Formats: sequence, C-alpha cells, structure tokens
Amino acid sequence: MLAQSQREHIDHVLAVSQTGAPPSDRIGSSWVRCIRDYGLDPCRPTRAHIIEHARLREHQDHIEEFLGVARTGMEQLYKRMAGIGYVLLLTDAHGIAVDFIGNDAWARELKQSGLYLGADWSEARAGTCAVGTCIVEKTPITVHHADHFDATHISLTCNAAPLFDPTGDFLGVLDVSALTSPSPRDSQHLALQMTTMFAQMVEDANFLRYFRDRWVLRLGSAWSMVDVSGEIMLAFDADGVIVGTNSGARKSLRPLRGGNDGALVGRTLGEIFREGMDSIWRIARAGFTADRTALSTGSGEVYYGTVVQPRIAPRAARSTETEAAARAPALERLAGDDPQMQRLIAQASRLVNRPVNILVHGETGTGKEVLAKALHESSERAAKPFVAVNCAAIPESLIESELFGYTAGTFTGGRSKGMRGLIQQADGGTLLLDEIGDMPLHLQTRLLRVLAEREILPLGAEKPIPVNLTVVAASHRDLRKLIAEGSFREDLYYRLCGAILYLPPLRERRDLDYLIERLLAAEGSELGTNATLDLRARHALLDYSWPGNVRQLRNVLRFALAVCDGGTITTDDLPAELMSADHRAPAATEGSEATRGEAAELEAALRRQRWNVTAAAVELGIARATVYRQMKRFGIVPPNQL
Ligand SMILES: Nc1ncnc2c1ncn2[C@@H]1O[C@H](COP(=O)(O)OP(=O)(O)OP(=O)(O)O)[C@@H](O)[C@H]1O
Repeated sequence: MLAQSQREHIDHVLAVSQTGAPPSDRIGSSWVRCIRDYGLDPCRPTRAHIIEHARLREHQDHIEEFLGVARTGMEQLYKRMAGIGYVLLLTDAHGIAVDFIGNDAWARELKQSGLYLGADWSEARAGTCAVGTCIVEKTPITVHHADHFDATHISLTCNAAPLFDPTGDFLGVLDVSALTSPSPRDSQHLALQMTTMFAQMVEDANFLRYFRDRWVLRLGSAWSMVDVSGEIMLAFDADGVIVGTNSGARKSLRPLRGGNDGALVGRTLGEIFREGMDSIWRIARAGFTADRTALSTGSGEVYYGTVVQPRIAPRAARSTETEAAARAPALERLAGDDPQMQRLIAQASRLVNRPVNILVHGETGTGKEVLAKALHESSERAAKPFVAVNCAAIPESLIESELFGYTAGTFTGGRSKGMRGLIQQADGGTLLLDEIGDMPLHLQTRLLRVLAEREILPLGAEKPIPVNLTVVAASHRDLRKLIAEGSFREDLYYRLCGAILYLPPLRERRDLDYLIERLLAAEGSELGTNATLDLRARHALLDYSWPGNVRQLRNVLRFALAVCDGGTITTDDLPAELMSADHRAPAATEGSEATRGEAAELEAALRRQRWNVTAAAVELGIARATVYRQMKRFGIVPPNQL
C-alpha cells in the first residue's frame, strides 16, 4: 500500500514530466529523462536493486587499485559523518556501489533502502537519485527526499560528487546518504561540501599515486596551505612537458597563447606560466622547506607552488645537444630522417633505464617488437634476457602456465616435470607482452599483481618468487576502447603505460628510402646476395601505401632479392599489388584504412589459429585459397617462414 505522501509525490512527478522542465532544473530534467529515456513508471515504485556477489566482484576488479586509495579517504570522511547518521557509498562509473561504510546496527534498513554494497544506483535503474544524476551531470548534487523519482526513496537524503581519473576520464561517484534527515534541503549544504571536498582529496591521492614517478607541481592560492591542499596539480617530465592534470588544473588553467581548448597535456609548463621553466626547476630544487615561488597565469591569477619529487628521480633535464649525444645506437638505427620517428627515438632514449613500464602502440608490422628490443639493448639490462610473448599467439588455455610456469606434479603426462614461466625467464631483463589486448581478463588480474608486487606465484607453488624486470607491452588495438567494452582492466592499463610510445604507420614515415636501403642490405647479407633497385622499382616501392607496414616491406624485398636476375631488382620482381593504383600512397585515406583493417583482421585470425590457414579460413568464413591470396597481398608471412 502506498502512503499518502508517496501518492502525492507520484502525481507531482507525473505533472512535471508532462509539462517538461527547464534545463537548469536538474531534478525536473532527470524526472523527464526517467520517463522518456528509460521508460520508468513513477506509479510503480520499486525497491533498490542489489546485484549478485559475482557481478559485484567484477565491478570491483575493474577499479581495484583505485578502491584502495578511495578507502582511506572514505574512512576519514566516515569518522566525521557517522556521528550525524550518514553512511558512505563509492560507486563505479555505472552506478554500482563497489564500496560502502555504514553502521552495522542498521544493516537491514540500509540494505532495504539500497544504501549498501552492490546497490545499483544508475538513473536508468533507480530513477533520479544523487549517484545516478551525478553520473549524468558530472557535477556535485544533493537529491533530497521528494527530489527522488521513485516514491520508495523519498525518505532518503543523498549527496554525491563525481570522481575523475588522472587522465580526466570519469571514474565513479562518492555518495554520502542518510535514511532520515530534517525536511529543509538546506540541511544538506554542509554534507554536500564535505562530499565534494573528500571526492577531490581521493582524486588527488589517486593522481599522486599514479604519477609517483613524475614531478608534480602543486599550486594553491594560499601560500601557507599549498603543501596540505594544493588545489591544482600538474605532473610533468624532465623537459617540463605536462603529462597529467587534476580536475582543478583542467578547470582553472589555460595556455598563455593559442587558445581556449583547455588541452594542457603535451604542452610545456612554460606555455602556462609567465615565469617559465627556470622558476619551476627552482621550486623543485628548493623542496618543501624553502620559500614557495609565486607563478602567474595568462589571466593574471597568482598561485603559490611546491613540487613533489618523483619516487625514484628520473634523470635531470638535459639540453637538446646532450640529449642527442645520449641517444643509444640501437634506437638511433630504427629510423632515418623522419620527424615522427626522431621524436619517438628522443622520447625512447629518455626512458632507457627508467623504472617505468612502457606501452608501445602501433599498427601491425610497424616494428613494436623491434623497438622493445632496441630499448632493452640500450639499457643496463642488455646482457640479461629479452623475452617476447605474443599473447594472441598462445592458446588461451596455455597462456597462464606459459607465463607463470608450474611446479612439478601440477600437470600429468608430457607436462609433469614443471617449467619456469616466461615471466621468470625474463628475470633481470625485459619482458615484452605483445598484443596485450588479447590477454584474457582473469590473467590480467594476475599480471597486475606481478607488476604491483614484483613477484610471481607459479601454478602449484606455495611461495611467490621475486622477479625484477622491465615490462614493455605492445598493442595495435585501442586499449581505451577495450576498457570501455569491459575486456581490458583499467588499472592494468595505468600500470602498463608509465609512458606511451606511438609508432607511426609506414605510409606516414618520410624515411622510406632509408628503410629500403637498410633492409635491402640486411636481407641481402642474410641471403648471401646483393642487388640494387632500378629507378622504376624504387618508385613503385616509394609510391605504395604499405598496409602491412615494415614487415610487408621486408618481405617484398626478401622476395625480390631471391627472384631478381643479375643484381638488379626491377618491377617484374615486385608483387603486382605494388603497381596497382589502389595502393598508391597519396590515396592512403579511406580505401587503405579498410585494407589495413582487413590485413590486421586476417593476421589476428591466423595468430589465433596458430598459423593454421584452414582453421583461419573457417574462422573468417572464407575459402583457404582466399586466405593464401590475401596473405600474399598484404605480405603476411608465418613466423616460421620469416
Ligand atoms: N625500424 C626497423 N628497421 C628494420 N626492420 C624493421 C624495423 N621495424 C620493423 N622491422 C621489421 O619488420 C618486421 C615487423 O616488426 P615487428 O615484429 O617488430 O612489428 P610489430 O609491430 O611488433 O608487429 P605485430 O603487431 O605483428 O606484432 C620484422 O621483420 C622487423 O624485423
């Protein structure tokens, strides 16, 4: 039976929803959304929905590392709010309560009202509520008593503030709620302020954890408060380039020149503050005890700054000349005179021997493994092992034992003896995890532990074994997209990408000539022959769009060297594909985009099927002959034939 107050509430919601609400009325707009967009019916009040334990675990797993940081903040906040009857919820971006602190004495009532672990407070499920509406609006909000859409919730009062991750992506919501409260909305003013303040503190703690290997410039408008509550935080590298910003920085800072787009990452601190980099290094050197230096922005704001030092100090900033001298030959050899590659080599040189994990991103065949190897060879770990694991090539059922190893007796039959896993084999050196996007979710969790704890537990073992390695992960897929789809763990992504290196596709490189010469010499010496290209053949190579990137170029040259007559490669020695107008480099827009997609899809299927052409043909639903034809067209060669 509905109470009189609930019936009146339903009539009110229906009336507002029919007349509509101005956009400035966040509660009314949400009511309209509930009916029009989510098809919720105010006449059918529904109890809070608590998801089952296994699903809750999945939601928690996705933001495991963040949960640890948030918990500390929540405990501090709870100490202040418990005495006045509030409980705390932390939800993920979907509105699922992944952490909760409340008074056990009211556990039953809290669970019934949905102020509990596992409750689904998305707007689409629960109607207008602090968490759900905060997720839509992305600003702090109080949803008090009859502001709620669903008549079941009108005795609750809830205050919510959004949480963003260090790259500015929405992460979840901090919520402070009570089962009962005084009627005036104003009674919630302080609770909302506290919620917003602690959300900011949790976000900033997460930011400092994430950028613990970087310098972080903290700024505040009050001189004496900067150390304890820097409102603005900017993480930067040895060149003063901004690599991360907190919400405060994104809200308040703009570049001195060149626009209002607010994008700060990638710019230097000198482009934001009038004082330039020298002042900032002075603050960094001075440490906590010395005077804070004032920094002013383009809009005339003055902030006081302090610099948080990296956990392990990266090398000090270097001038461009010493930088060039410091470049390692193994990295230098990767490219000729191409601006994108030169930038990448400079960036990679700075990463050598730094305690950061590196993520290499690039299309298939662009040289991700070659780059990882060059990083390894340039490092002080060069004499130690370099182990490359292709996560897409190992069948899912074997990845775990291959990576982590197993003790004797774990398996029977051929594998009864026990084996050191690939991670352990890379101990002291570098582990390349190629096609990391293909790693199954449950192994991502185990890998995360290896990276966090620096130890592994082989299958069947009782005690973990310490490991010391540099991890380079590589992918041709957009990992952020995989995170959004739920197939890649966000916390693992953050662990892996201490730095991201983007390898350009071959069609964008201006050093094709250099690569042709290098590969021709390398392949020639391997085949015990040498040959030069005639003019037409060289033009054909230079004009082609190379959907299979450097790998395809290498295969084409190897083939040409093997078949050419009399030490000269002519167009007759090149695949017909290179002469077709479809693949001329200037036309490398939409058409070749599709072609590259095809090449990548074909290669991925072949890897999944361990280069069994028949199985790949079945998977793709095409004839075997077509697979062979396309392999030839894209220059895809099985590893054992390279
Ligand atoms: N800079 C380079 N110089 C010489 N050869 C290169 C270079 N980059 C790539 N190659 C050659 O191209 C081929 C593909 O390189 P690699 O395996 O590193 O690419 P990848 O991006 O890791 O490919 P995938 O995405 O398929 O794993 C290899 O045969 C490699 O030797």
